[in-house]
Amino acid sequence: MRRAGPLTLRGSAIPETTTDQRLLDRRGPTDWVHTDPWRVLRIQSEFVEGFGLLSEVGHAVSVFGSARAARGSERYLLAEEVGGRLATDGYTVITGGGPGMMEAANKGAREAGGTSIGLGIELPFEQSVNDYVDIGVTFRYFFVRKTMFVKYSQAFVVLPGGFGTLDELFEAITLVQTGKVTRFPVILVGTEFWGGLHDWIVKTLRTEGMISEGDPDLVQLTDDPAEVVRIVHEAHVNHFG
Ligand SMILES: C/C(=C\CNc1ncnc2c1ncn2[C@@H]1O[C@H](COP(=O)(O)O)[C@@H](O)[C@H]1O)CO
Repeated sequence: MRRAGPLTLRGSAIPETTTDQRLLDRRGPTDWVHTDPWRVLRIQSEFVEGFGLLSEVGHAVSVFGSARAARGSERYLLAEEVGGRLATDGYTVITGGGPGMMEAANKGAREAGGTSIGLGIELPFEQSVNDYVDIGVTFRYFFVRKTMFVKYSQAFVVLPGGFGTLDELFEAITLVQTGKVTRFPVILVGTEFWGGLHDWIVKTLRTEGMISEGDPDLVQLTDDPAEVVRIVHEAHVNHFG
């Protein structure tokens, strides 16, 4: 008689090898590691790692912005101040873990004594999370990483940026617009940078009936890092009491 996990096998039903033996013997074709069912398992493991790492993080805010801002530039310093003020107010700061404004926001959070998180993404070129990330994870799949930003933040702060930042901004407001997520603040920092986009949203998207009357109000604009924290805080108090 052989027990194999929950199974009981007797007589000719008993295989010549054990389950462990079959697992440990390295043989057979390997092309299955490039198949979709295998990828599904890897995707699952990214969710498990992400949830495991982030589920005990306290109230957090995601900060997005250009990967290209130079250290010490005005925009880098703005991101650093935003990260610092959020951390001082008790919020964990989550960024994409990359260079530029992501690094600056992580730096601000770390130096203010807060928790600094970076959710990195595997890219075609070598890159690790920036040096100011205290808790970091690097994802293979963009959509898994995006779930983490949304699931674990109370607000999105969007600094000036390019396609990556725009993608994050529009994903957030689409989720709020379609009721796929409980409403949370989406704050655009930099009235000169974002003003043109906001005007286009109002004058073209709304006027042409592509969005609802109130949809432009899904985002708020400011230049002031203190105002960012005030907006986050106010939404937090309204939501959690
Ligand atoms: C382009 C360079 C590095 C890219 N490295 C990135 N690492 C992590 N996250 C990134 C990176 N690039 C984009 N992101 C995400 O998009 C936003 C910034 O993109 P943008 O196009 O620069 O606006 C950012 O919030 C990230 O989440 C070379 O230095």
